[in-house]
Amino acid sequence: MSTIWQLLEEHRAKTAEVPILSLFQDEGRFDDFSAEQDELLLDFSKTSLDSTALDLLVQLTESVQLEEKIDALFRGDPINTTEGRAVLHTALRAQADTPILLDGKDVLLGVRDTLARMEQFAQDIHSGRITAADGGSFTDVINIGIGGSDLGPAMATLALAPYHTGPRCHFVSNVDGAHVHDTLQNLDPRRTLVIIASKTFTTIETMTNGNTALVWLREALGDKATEHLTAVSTALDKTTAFGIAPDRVFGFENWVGGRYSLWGPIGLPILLAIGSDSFRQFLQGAAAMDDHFRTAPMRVNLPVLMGLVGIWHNNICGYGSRAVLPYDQHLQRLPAYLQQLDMESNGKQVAQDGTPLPRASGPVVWGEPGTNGQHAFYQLLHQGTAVVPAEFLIAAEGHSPELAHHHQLLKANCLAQSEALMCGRSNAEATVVASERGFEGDERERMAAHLSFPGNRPSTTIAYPKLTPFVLGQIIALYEHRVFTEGAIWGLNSFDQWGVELGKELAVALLPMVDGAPSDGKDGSTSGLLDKLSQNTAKQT
Ligand SMILES: O=P(O)(O)OC[C@H]1O[C@](O)(CO)[C@@H](O)[C@@H]1O
Repeated sequence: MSTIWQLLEEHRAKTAEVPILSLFQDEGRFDDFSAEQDELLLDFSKTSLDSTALDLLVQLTESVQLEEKIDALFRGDPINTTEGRAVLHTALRAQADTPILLDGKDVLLGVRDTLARMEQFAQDIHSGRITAADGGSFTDVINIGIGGSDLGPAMATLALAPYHTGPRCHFVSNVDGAHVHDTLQNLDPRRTLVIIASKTFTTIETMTNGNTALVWLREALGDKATEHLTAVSTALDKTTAFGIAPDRVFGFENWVGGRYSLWGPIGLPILLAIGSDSFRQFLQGAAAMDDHFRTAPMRVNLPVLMGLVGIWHNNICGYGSRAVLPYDQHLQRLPAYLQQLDMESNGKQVAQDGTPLPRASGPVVWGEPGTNGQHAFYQLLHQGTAVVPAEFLIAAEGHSPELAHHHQLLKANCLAQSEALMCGRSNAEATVVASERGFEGDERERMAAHLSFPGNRPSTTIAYPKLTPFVLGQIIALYEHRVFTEGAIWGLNSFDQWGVELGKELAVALLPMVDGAPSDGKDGSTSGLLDKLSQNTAKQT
């Protein structure tokens, strides 16, 4: 164990009982334990971090050479060592013309060329220059993809609803036929453009849904069905084999990981929904965060600070999950998006060199927008036996001036929750509340136990003026680099995902058994369930 980890643990042991609230006796705490970058403020003053802990955590970044690792990321070194790839999603949003060389070639040339093609395509759809097979306009777009080819575009398209100027976008991901069925049944194939989005163009869910959509288009359009198809992929041979015209295919390179891919062609639905100007602002927001991550000192670097708070909570305090709580209905898919970004990246058990990790890696990430979550799981956040660090997001202003009173309520609720988590309610205060509610004697004591809140529960808050495309770009890049920071400190590879392979292989092997082949060699539970499910199918037919 390195000395810094030991020092952090010793410091935690000494300070674990110190109430977070008492740290505010230092009047400068909010300023010292918050940081800003352009439109974003990160407040981490409502955590148990003090300056000793923060200094040690910053030393930790030095001991793992975080700065050098950040440089290697942006330089395009092959840091995804199990797949032998560079990790250059940042090139998709780079604003400067400084070449980014990979194998001697500037990747920016291809990136800019593809972006220009995507923009032209979106403009042509908006203006009606590209029409549906019958000469009418496309009013709806279905994006068929899963994982990184769905969550990012779906989350961002929804987040930027106030900026939509283009066709309505729908997203189909699940192989459950209900998803594609329920989506198609409300749409007119003559007015619908289908994007098949798959980095590999082999993912079984996407190819199954893609084929179903093609049949649906063919029934209405016959041979002209493929005129309603577009593909986004790195596998151009496979998109051609699917029958999609090359000028309707937007390619990207394998140095863009699936869960980091919404900045390029996988972001086509976002671009179609919001148009070029807003999409460029989205990229600019992310690029501004990139510059900040590369250049800001660790002590004021937002993604680094968020990563360090995560390390403190996970490894030093032993909190094994974190809740993402956007007080922003437009960010309702952010928790699901972050589950993939964070857990597929850092849910690993071995270091880059294959040796077991000496300490916990990625925590469980979950969440829901506020205020909905308040009426569901916040009970556990406030009074449960597990401590879950909460991550709030809140805008100063909403998008509907006529509903400003809603937004004031939203802000009050967001701040009330972080305050309640930190301050709690002591037994003495709870006893007063119990008296006010008419309880006396032993009953008052019993009720006070139920009405008291332990408090001292940590939270961070990301505040921004308004959820614009630029701000959304900043927020997503902030989380991406936070994941990078944590992964770099744990020494793992944040850019592969071998853990999803086994289930995929077994599903392929199980399919014939689901269709009735003998389940020889399967464990008792799996064959029992196969049996039961085939009996149930038989009853229904
Ligand atoms: O874009 P593709 O190749 O269809 O992959 C979809 C998703 O599947 C995964 O490979 C894991 O299942 C993700 O990493 C990826 O985002």
